Amino acid sequence: MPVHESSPVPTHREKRRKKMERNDDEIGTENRKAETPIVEDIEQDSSLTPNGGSIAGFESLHRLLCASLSPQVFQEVKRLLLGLNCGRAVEPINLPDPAKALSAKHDFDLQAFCFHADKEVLRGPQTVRVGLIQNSIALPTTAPFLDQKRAIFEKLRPIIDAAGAAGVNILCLQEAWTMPFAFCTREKRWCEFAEPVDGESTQFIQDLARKYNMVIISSILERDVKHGETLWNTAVIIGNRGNIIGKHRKNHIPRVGDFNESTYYMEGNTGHPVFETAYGKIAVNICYGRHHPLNWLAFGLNGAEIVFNPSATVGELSEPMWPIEARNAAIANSYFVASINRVGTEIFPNPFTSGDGKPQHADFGHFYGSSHFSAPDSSCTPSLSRYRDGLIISDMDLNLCRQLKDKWGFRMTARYELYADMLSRYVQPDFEPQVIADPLLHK
Ligand SMILES: NC(=O)NCCC(=O)O
Repeated sequence: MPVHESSPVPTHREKRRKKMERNDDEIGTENRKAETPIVEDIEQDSSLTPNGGSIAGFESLHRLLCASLSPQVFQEVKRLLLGLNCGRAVEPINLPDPAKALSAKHDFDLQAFCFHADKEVLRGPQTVRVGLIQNSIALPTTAPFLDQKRAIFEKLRPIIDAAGAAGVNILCLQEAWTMPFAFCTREKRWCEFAEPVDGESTQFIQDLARKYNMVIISSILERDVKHGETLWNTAVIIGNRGNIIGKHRKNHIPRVGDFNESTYYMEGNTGHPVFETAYGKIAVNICYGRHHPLNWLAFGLNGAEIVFNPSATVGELSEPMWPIEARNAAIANSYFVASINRVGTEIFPNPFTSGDGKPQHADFGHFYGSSHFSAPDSSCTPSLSRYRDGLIISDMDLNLCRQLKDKWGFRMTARYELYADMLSRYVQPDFEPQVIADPLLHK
């Protein structure tokens, strides 16, 4: 949305624009486009419909608030919405020019931040640079499958190059990044996108991991050839030397809305592995697993310092939950959470229904991006765009995890033996809920 020419007397719109420019460094983006429209104008501009994926014409809630509030009010809102890290707002950081140039050339959102930890006497900082990529598909879902997949590879390459140029140590891609999220359709032909753990996509990523000395988490539709060619929703963990460290299979498969994934693959059988990498102990909680606090807990009990949540989810279903669940998991488990969601609306050749009485339709709805980081001290970064491809980067001092354990003592004050007892009783067929009824209730 172009910003219109100015007149000698500043209009309300120009005042707003000036305020946005003043606040620009708050946004922490290196590539803000001259797009941002003014809230009051939106009702008059029918091109700014929610279908474009914007929030009242803005790329993210953060940008909307930054442009709409006075700087003082915005500071206060930000303090409450994003929290404080070591007593200060989470800071944007500058990135090397080659990374910025790639974002400008290939038109993806690029933002970068830093989480600090307190200085310790006996331990040096353990700072790692982490990156998350969100993207839309590259070709229509009607294109030949191989073309679709290869076009996504080529779309991602410059974004991964930007992560490499920015010195990212650990990078995570979105859930099932090699394909459209076609599981809504229930059509089995999409199974053709499945690949073995050491297949074509992994090889593509291995080269880049080696090139940039980067750990990369690659979430794919897996075909397990040795076990009867079964399918899984799997994150492959590729080490910074290009080696395959291991894999994790999605534990919880959604049965909600159009998320008909249970037609394609079963609940994972890999437990809650933590991967000890050159840059820290990491785990992957794939998409719908984020609704299960015990799933988050298990990764924490195994010692994760960063848990990645590669996702594919749509606004109508889950957007209000998105920032809350991630942040809560980071707080409750004293680790960092890295949340990634794809962007765009994917339209499929054949309409489908999902047994909910709604008319047949050919798309899932809008995947709302909004990838971001949450820290164990309850601070979090602003989110990437709601509708553009993007790379969000954050430095994080992993010492913060133990510092928060020491401060809040959640690990010590948890009553694991009580929970274990409760759960072991709950899974028995003859389980009786512990309910003490008021004897006067029915008198
Ligand atoms: N991919 C996936 O598990 N989506 C489920 C929807 C949600 O959890 O928001």
